[in-house]
Amino acid sequence: MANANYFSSNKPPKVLVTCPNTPKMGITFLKENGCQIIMLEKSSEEDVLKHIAEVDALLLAPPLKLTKRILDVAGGNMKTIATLSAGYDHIDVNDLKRRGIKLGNTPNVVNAAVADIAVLLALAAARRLHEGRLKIENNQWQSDYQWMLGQDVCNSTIGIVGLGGIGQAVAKRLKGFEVRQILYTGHREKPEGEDLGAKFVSLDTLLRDSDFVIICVPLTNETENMCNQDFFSKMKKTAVFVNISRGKVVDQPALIEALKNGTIFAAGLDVMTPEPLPPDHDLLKLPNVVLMPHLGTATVNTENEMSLLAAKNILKGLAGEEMIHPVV
Ligand SMILES: O=C(O)[C@H](O)CO
Repeated sequence: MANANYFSSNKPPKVLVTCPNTPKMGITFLKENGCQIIMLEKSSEEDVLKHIAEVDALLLAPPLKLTKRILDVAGGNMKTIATLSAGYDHIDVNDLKRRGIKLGNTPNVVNAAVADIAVLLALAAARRLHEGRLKIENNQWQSDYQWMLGQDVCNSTIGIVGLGGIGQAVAKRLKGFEVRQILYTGHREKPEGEDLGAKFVSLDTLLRDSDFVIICVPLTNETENMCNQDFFSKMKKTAVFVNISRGKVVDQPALIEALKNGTIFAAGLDVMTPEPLPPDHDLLKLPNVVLMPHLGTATVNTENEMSLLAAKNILKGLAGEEMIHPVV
């Protein structure tokens, strides 16, 4: 992609990498392209502050937040940031705009892995995976034809909230499970929806008609707490709720209440509030919730691809070119 002469100055640009476990693929690519890497031993704001003044670019891995303090201490050369994530709710994008700093993210390469987790959670919650395991552990196994009945995916209506790259990948996968129809909602109807045979509807219609409600929207001011008591009250009692987006999209106490009192059937969550979730949290006491510790992108290939894309964004930014996936 580039070589040591790629940059206008002769000095190798310094890139601060916040996560010591950033996959090697991206780091090697940066080195091969003439960058000097400063790798933190611990991913913390304090450690970033020790180095940020001397670097030209930042490879930032959430959950570490890009704070105002970090940006205030950053030197005048630090105009390029790549986040090792598709989501960028840990970054104040408007502040970056004001400061003239470029930001790139890693969408698309995450779609398949995150969509796999959405399907996994949908099936697991519908078929009471966690509850079944608890029954075995507690010696409560009953051989009875009316025992532990779940919900079918086959012939069901799937409701996807947010038909972006991940939402589309979820739809593609669930079509293979012979669902009856796929509904989606969002800001507008999308041509990709038509290609997938999915129908654009209002949020209320989606909640009313769906057997599975799958949240695939980014966390923004608009989506924060959008899944609240009113939202759950509009879902079917037999419906399964899945969230692979961000925990803050959900009013979590309202979800817990809806799961406890049978407003909805079950939930599958890869994301929650807070993360990490304390081991004594109420969510962990509910048999009808399947939880995963934010593992949506956690496959070897996906993390490698993310690191490579983040590295490419950094090289483009340092060269004064448009990033491959620019946010600002
Ligand atoms: O946004 C993403 O890419 C994942 O959720 C990891 O933060």
